[in-house]
Amino acid sequence: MANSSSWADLADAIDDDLADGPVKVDRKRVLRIFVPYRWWLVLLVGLIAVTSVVGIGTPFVIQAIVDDALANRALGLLVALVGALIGIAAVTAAIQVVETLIASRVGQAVMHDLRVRVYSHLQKLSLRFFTASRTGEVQSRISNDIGGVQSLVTHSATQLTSSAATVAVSAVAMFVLDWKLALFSFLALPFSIWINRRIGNLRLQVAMRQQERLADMSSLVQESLSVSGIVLSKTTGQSRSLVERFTRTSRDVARLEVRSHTAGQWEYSLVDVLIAAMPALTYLLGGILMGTGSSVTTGTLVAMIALQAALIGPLEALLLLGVEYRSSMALFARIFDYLDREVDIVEAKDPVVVAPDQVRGEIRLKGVTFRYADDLPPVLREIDLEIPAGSRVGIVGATGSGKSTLGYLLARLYDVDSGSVTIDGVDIRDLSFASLAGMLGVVTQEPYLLHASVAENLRFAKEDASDAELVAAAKIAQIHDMVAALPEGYGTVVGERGYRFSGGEKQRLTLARTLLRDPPILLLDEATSALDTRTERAITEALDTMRADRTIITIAHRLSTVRHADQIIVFDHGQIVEQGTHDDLLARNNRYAELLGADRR
Ligand SMILES: Nc1ncnc2c1ncn2[C@@H]1O[C@H](COP(=O)(O)OP(=O)(O)OP(=O)(O)O)[C@@H](O)[C@H]1O
Repeated sequence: MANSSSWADLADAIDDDLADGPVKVDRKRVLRIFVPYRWWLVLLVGLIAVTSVVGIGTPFVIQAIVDDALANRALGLLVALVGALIGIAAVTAAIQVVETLIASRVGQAVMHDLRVRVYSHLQKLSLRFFTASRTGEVQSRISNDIGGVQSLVTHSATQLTSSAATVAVSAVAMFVLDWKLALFSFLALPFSIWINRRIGNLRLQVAMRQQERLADMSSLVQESLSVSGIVLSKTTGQSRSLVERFTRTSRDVARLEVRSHTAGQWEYSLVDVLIAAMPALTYLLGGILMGTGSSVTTGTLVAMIALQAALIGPLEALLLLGVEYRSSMALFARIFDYLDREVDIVEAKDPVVVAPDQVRGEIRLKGVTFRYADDLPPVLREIDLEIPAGSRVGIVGATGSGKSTLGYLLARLYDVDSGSVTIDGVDIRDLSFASLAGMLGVVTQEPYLLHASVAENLRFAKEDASDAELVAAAKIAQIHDMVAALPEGYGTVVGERGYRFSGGEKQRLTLARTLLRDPPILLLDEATSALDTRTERAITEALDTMRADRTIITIAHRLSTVRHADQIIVFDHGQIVEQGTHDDLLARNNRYAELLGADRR
């Protein structure tokens, strides 16, 4: 059971939110999303107008039934009028089927556009965005937020038009029937609108908080119920505290859910009472008017009450729509927030295109300085480095000295703050994305495999790779025998994030994936750290026989991995402190020798 103090906390939090005022969304921008479908929308509005106008005939037919057919006992006229009533209902229903079809098609198309826009925009963002956001949060925005505006698009937009049209047409009809009774009928309207605005603001804020907490919940589930998450929580004995954290978040979600449904419920009830009292008061007023000799007939009264009844639905819908619209705007605000994230790594306007087979593989860094954020110290400082084409380079150094960061810069996952990185003399910022991806193969520290078969995982790098190519790449990565021995061979599905395979097996699979593209430059960032030295050596030899002119940069902690490199670069605190061959560096008896000593101990 929720305790009462936490309910009070929640109410305070919502009040705090309210103090910030309503969320601002550029409405024109929301409208622009619908521009490609404008003609369908025009057709939809036209159809809705037709149904409203046709529908409004009903009260007049009723008036004629009461005043002319029934009062004069004219059976022929009665049959004709009843036929007209049924006809109106049938035509309206038929048009409504078409309306629903158009509305859902347009709605789904708009959602699809939004989903794809957000997804493709996020694909363009640099690592900076992803290191700063939680996976569950991104997922929640794409599925929950965009899903949340669905009702606005598919349902509310049609409701709005049809309700507005019905209200407008009914108003005209009521005034045509009798202006005094019509005026009275509309007395309750200003109240309702005012109350509606209040509830709308309140619910908007609740909707925002609700989405945030839902995102918290997805993140927590994602983080803690993944294979690695469950291993972490079990081995650290944190299961209980995670359950407590989840309980708190879930309770918040439940409260906000209740709050979003009940906020302003009293005001709504008042609107209900006003609406329920109207027909009774109309009879009373009608009776008084009839007594004073006005032109009001029984038929007028019956038609007026029928009109009022026809108005209740659309009016209530309009009131609710205001609320729904405001909640949807809150969701649009969150979607736009993602779409507005600046793309910090952009492709050059007129990029240099280089085919992989034209690449020699000479890399130069000139005065490269880089920091992860403006308020953080530089991670790499004034790096100058020359890597000749086709050479083998080892990068070593203490943990956190900036080795992986250098790899990120080569792959343009981040851009340098100052200085430049060139490949064969071309600044990588001038290369097309595809050229850079084609010339540089990267195997990162963390082997990442998709939940798919081994073959599909490998083909992620090269869709059209033949089976023979898969086998060749797997052989170099020393994983072919192992995969081939599995009952389903290359068809074996990799468990959640590759769990069925050991750490070393996953490393070799990711290496095979990169090798499939046969990149002229290969960057191995701790790519063989989980392998025994014999297997590692076998991979190095196979790599050499596969393509001798390939430039290979190997980042390693284990110094034996890079011992035979043409050049070993020693990093310390974001700077190169030493470079040379293993023998040179050993003879210098400095930083490298120290690391080697530590390695052996
Ligand atoms: N996204 C990030 N935001 C802020 N700082 C970061 C980020 N990524 C890395 N760093 C910091 O940059 C520094 C260099 O990190 P990097 O991963 O390049 O080191 P490394 O030499 O590869 O370390 P290791 O050998 O442990 O893999 C570290 O101090 C690290 O904390």
